[in-house]
Amino acid sequence: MALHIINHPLIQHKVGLMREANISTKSFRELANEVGNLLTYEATKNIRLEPREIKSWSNNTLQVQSIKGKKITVVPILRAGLGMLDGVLALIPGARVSVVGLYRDEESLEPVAYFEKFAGSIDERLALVIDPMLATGGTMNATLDMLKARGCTNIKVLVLVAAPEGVANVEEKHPDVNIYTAALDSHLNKNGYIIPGLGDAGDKIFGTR
Ligand SMILES: O=P(O)(O)OC[C@H]1O[C@H](OP(=O)(O)OP(=O)(O)O)[C@H](O)[C@@H]1O
Ligand SMILES: O=c1cc[nH]c(=O)[nH]1
Ligand SMILES: [Mg+2]
Repeated sequence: MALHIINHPLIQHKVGLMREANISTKSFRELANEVGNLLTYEATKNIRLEPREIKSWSNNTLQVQSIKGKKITVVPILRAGLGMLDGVLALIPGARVSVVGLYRDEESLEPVAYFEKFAGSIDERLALVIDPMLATGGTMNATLDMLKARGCTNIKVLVLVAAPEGVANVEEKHPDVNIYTAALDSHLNKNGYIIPGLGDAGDKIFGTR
């Protein structure tokens, strides 16, 4: 596995704004999408291209490059992952969306899966899994297990904030998966929240706090 901490100044600035205690739902939502968009730009840097012939504006035959193969599926983890989806799709508007639903039990911190609907030919696609928070890593590992059970082998994870504990957990169970994060924070508190973190990302995106 490789951990990519994307230290671009725009990302650092936007994550800093997201950490403000009294941020509005509107601002948090906008920023989650904006950072999701910038992470997508980084995570797709090395995807493969193939040549394609077109007729150009001047009526010449021209070779251009286009993304190779069955292309991409974006995998938002409900609920909070939906908060990054528009930002990701702004760069890859033709991507199929595979939705998984998991929540973290508040007592045990174990993931509970309640929904899945995957795009066709998922075994041939690059999957970009999106969730704002990688805390213990339980939710992400369960999602990666679900994808791999359907034959998906090419997977990247995009999160806004990661805890070292979660990164280590995903690294142990899924060493083939690359993680792209806007920030690697200090640690988890006793309730499994990332410190300094963002608080409850799902509540902030949906206005349910
Ligand atoms: O790494 P973990 O310890 O598993 O925690 C991370 C998960 O917790 C949050 O979801 P939550 O359970 O709050 O569900 P929600 O998105 O519906 O709010 C977050 O969006 C991740 O999915
Ligand atoms: O810090 C955390 C941990 C899990 N889920 C969140 O929304 N935030
Ligand atoms: Mg939540």
